[in-house]
Amino acid sequence: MNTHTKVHGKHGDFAIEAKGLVKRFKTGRSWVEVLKGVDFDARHGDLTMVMGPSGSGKSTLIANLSGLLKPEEGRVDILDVDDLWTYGSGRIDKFRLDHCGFIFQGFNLFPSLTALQQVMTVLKYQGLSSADAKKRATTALEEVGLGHRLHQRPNALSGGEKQRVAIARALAKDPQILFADEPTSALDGENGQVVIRLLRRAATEHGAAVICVTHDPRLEAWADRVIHIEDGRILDDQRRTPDPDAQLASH
Ligand SMILES: Nc1ncnc2c1ncn2[C@@H]1O[C@H](COP(=O)(O)OP(=O)(O)OP(=O)(O)O)[C@@H](O)[C@H]1O
Repeated sequence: MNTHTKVHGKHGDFAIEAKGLVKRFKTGRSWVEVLKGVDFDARHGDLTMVMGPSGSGKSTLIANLSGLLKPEEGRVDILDVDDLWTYGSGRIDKFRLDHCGFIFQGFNLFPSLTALQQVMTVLKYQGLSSADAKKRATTALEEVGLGHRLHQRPNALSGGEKQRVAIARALAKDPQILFADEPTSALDGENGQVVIRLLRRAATEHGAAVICVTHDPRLEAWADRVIHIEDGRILDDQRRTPDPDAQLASH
């Protein structure tokens, strides 16, 4: 696929610019404020890491940014869309399908589909013919090193292989934004390293804005930027130089 040939949207290098996000949940009779006025942005080509303790609001932030969960206050400008949350749910779903990839801790694969079918399904939803979807899906699976596992179902795949299928599925449509929520937490060091390297590559080679939520400080080595969030507020936001050859596997 192309290297950095993406035409960025009207926000230039910024794939996402969000301002003043407030998210509250009702628990019993009271409201808990989980995001307390968060400003967030992410650039194309960057691997942006969002770190923070359990319950600090990381997943909620991703859900607010990606159109999965509506914030009570604030706005999200994303790619060419100004103020995503003024869109109806159908348009938001379509936007997500067309432009965003998702990778979660639990892989979220369909038990009855082979690796190839998992990836093809998304492409067919996007309107590709079966033949084109098959070609693209095969390439995506080959890119993550699963060319020899195309016809296996999830129960015949290891955890690391399952996560690579999920990554192939997310990358096959060449998304401009890739959201990953704890993508390595169910994996050992070696498989975690494969996954973080693939995310690094999605940013560097495909120009995607990769936003990766994690607990694991070892993943910082691959990041262009590390944002710390605690108790619904951003505490720290630092740019750094990634090391694509960093080692994760513990010996
Ligand atoms: N649907 C919900 N209803 C009520 N409270 C919720 C809901 N979703 C999340 N919360 C609460 O919001 C807070 C932040 O949750 P969130 O999942 O965003 O944190 P996180 O930083 O991603 O945590 P973890 O690292 O454990 O996944 C938590 O206290 C959680 O219990």
